[in-house]
Amino acid sequence: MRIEIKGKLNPAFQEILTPDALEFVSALQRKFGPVRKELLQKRADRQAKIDAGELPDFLPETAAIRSGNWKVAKVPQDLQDRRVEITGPAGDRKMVINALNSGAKVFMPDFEDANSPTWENSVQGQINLRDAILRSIDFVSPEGKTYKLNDEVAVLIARPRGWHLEEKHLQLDGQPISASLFDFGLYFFHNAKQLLRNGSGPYFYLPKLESHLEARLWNDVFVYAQQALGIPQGSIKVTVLIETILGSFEMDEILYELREHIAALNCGRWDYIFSYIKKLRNQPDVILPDRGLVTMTSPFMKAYSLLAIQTCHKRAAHCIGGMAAQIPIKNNPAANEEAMNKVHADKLREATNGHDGTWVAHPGLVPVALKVFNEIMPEPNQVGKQLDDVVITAANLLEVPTGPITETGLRLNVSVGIQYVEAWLRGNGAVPINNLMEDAATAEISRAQVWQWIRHPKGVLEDGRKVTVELFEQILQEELENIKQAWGEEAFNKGKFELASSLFAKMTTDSEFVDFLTLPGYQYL
Ligand SMILES: CC(=O)SCCNC(=O)CCNC(=O)[C@H](O)C(C)(C)COP(=O)(O)OP(=O)(O)OC[C@H]1O[C@@H](n2cnc3c(N)ncnc32)[C@H](O)[C@@H]1OP(=O)(O)O
Ligand SMILES: O=CC(=O)O
Ligand SMILES: [Mg+2]
Repeated sequence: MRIEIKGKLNPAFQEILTPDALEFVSALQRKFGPVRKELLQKRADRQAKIDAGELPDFLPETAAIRSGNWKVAKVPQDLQDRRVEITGPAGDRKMVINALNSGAKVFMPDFEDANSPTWENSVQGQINLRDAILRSIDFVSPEGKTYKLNDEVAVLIARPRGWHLEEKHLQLDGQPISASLFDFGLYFFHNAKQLLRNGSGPYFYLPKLESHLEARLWNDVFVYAQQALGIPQGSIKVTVLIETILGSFEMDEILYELREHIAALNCGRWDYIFSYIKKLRNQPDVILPDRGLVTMTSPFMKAYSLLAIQTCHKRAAHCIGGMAAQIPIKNNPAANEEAMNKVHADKLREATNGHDGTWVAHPGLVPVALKVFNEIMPEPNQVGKQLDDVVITAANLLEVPTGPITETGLRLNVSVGIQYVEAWLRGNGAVPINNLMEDAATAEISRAQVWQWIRHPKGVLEDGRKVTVELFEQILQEELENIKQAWGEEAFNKGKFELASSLFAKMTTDSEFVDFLTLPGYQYL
């Protein structure tokens, strides 16, 4: 077997891509790459069945697991209190330090939604995390400001990329390796022992799972990895994002597959909305209103989060809430107060419903979320709160949200989608647009909505106009012009707007729905 590095390799990168680390990652790929491919094929098969009218439902073959009396293994001490978790791209060294110092209990350095998976970001992310774990990380800004770690820092839970992605810069026998195995493998290889010495452990967030079989694959990877490095079984602890509509029908099963290695589920609301649109895109009765109208209080979202809390607590696992998209607004106190009120309301709903913690996108939001959880949750968590009276059915999970589709909503989707893809192509996977945090998951909603509105007979604006390719193309040109005005001609021309808009247009006008925008996008990174 031949391992080849196709990306840049400077001395700092060589410290991560050592022969031993590469051998470990290659062993993971050799052993688990073929199963990953089979599971991706199963995703496609499942889509074909849904398109043929077989709607998602709880699985009959796993009924015994759902009704069984079992619990997950004990959650380690440093994951008992997770009331506020901050996230951010792993490759941004300053942000990694700021997040660890933010006062949040947990920091999730992200190789997924918030990360544009350039080779530089992927390897720099590993360097940043290794240095953070060794407590040697520092940074000096171009203005000369120095950053280093406080005495007390957040617990790290790293998020590798999802099963759908590949890392083309590392090839085994001429084939790109799984990006999940690349991110997990390098982080685990370099840091697992040091994390245990630090009194913590190798902790991971697992994104975009669509079935318990995908959880089983992760579990097999963990058992092998721990054995290979001589680390006690069960040291790895994961939090699985329930962020696909299919995943929400298999929460018990996912917890069960990973029961020796799981601490929590998390409600990844943005990918969840995207997945709902994607998986049900060809159903005649499923059409969503403007993106801004689909919220955690929409019945299907409320149902899913309550089911997640109920399921987790029944199994002695934690259930973490999700990300409000608002971020602090500088230079406009009134707008800022409104944004903070929205975050407060979102966190209050989560804490009251029984979540054991929540996510924030910005250090400025840590005190807002902390205040709510400190008030509602005096104990480290509320795992003891059993939601016995909650009954959630398949129909509740699938209930179609109602509301209008407007020209403003269409324009916003086009404008935000292009601006996000443009930033992503420049290597920036998390961006503030219109004072909201945008990342790959939020941008997916925008492009999936436009695709569906064009194709679906009910994709009609509230003024009666059908959303068509022609209308989309007209709006695309107008929104590009608006962006150019806002950015100024020089900055606009320096950016990647031509490529971003052609990618966005292709994804929304092609008859085939592209599974993830990052797949066609990756060829340009
Ligand atoms: C759907 C999902 O998956 S959600 C999870 C994935 N998404 C994310 O993780 C997004 C996280 N958030 C971010 O990346 C950022 O907050 C952004 C891009 C939205 C905005 O970032 P900026 O434009 O830099 O914000 P802003 O200028 O207000 O930053 C002020 C300070 O806060 C820091 N900061 C902002 N966000 C973060 C963060 N998430 N973590 C750590 N530090 C942060 C900045 O580094 C900056 O520090 P400085 O004062 O030392 O220079
Ligand atoms: O990963 C989180 C989400 O909301 O998507
Ligand atoms: Mg997500």
